[in-house]
Amino acid sequence: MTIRLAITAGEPAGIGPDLCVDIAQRSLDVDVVVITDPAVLRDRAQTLGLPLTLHEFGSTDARSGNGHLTVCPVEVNHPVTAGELQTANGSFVVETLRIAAEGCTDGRWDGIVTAPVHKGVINDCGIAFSGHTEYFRDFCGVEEVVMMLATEDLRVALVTTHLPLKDVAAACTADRIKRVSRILNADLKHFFGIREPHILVAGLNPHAGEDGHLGREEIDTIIPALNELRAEGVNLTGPLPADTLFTPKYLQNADAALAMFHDQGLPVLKFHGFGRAANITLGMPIVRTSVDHGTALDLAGTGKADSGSLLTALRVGAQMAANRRKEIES
Ligand SMILES: NC(=O)c1ccc[n+]([C@@H]2O[C@H](COP(=O)([O-])OP(=O)(O)OC[C@H]3O[C@@H](n4cnc5c(N)ncnc54)[C@H](O)[C@@H]3O)[C@@H](O)[C@H]2O)c1
Ligand SMILES: N[C@H](C(=O)O)[C@H](O)COP(=O)(O)O
Repeated sequence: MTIRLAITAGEPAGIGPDLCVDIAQRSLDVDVVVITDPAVLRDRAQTLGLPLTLHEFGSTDARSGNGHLTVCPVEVNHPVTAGELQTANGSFVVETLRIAAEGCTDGRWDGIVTAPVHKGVINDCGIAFSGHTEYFRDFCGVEEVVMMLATEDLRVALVTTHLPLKDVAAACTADRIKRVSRILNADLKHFFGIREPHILVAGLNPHAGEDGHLGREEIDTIIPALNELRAEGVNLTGPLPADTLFTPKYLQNADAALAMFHDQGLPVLKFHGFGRAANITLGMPIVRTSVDHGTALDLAGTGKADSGSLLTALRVGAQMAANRRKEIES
């Protein structure tokens, strides 16, 4: 089964183009199409001193790997210098995401792997944007998706994603906790072949609220939601105090941890496996994975960017796309 994945090269001044040039030097197990401006890739390859032959997507000699890259061309709005953001290119970046999603729905490719974007510059150019996760959720017209970051041996999913901390408690509603848990449970089965996933759920407050003395969200919202989910057959443990949830005693018998907010779960995951994790969006009709890091403007064009996470995202994306294809064909 040949799987084709589209890679969006992300913010052109960041390390996304460097990573695309780096993976083009390798022998790849999947068919890859990079969506970006070919001139950006050519310039970055030259800066890095790496060989690169580009082919337009759809041309007869199109291929990727061993010094070649297939490109779906989109022109930048402003010339690019590595490490220097240009507000005018914010809309270019979003256009590459739109093309990637469209190509998934019309069958040009089987999934999307995203290199990092700069959320600030996209907003500065006048487009409200809080992340790929929310962008693809809205593109697909689904109410809820789940952000999960995963290494070989740790998966961390989030109830809320890119929200100011002051808004988190109100966003952790029983409905959202139930929707997210159901998606996580279902997609751990579908995409990762786990027959009965065991999910550890963190509390929101220190020590999971200390019986209501350090916050009532566990008693009023989280525990009732988890009880309803258990009655549906979802195998959950929690709410556990987040500070000790990520210890071997709990993790050894679990398939995923569900954190209530971004910086409750992701620092643990990134401490454990930064550079070898994939960011996966669950709950969508299209397959999308991503890197575990940002634009690293300080490293663009230096040759110091590590492509480990992009390679992980490609491997996981290919596995998910293959499972999705089998499911559709059966
Ligand atoms: N997938 C994504 O699109 C994504 C993910 C995270 C952050 N971001 C965005 O990226 C921008 C910058 O974010 P940040 O500074 O918080 O995080 P960052 O990941 O860009 O940088 C954090 C640190 O990690 C280093 N680093 C990052 N990637 C690396 C790699 N591949 N190899 C070696 N070192 C690497 C950087 O040099 C820096 O020291 C923000 O706009 C943020 O929203 C995007
Ligand atoms: N939350 C992600 C991380 O910390 O790695 C990152 O911001 C990217 O999120 P999106 O995939 O939604 O852009």
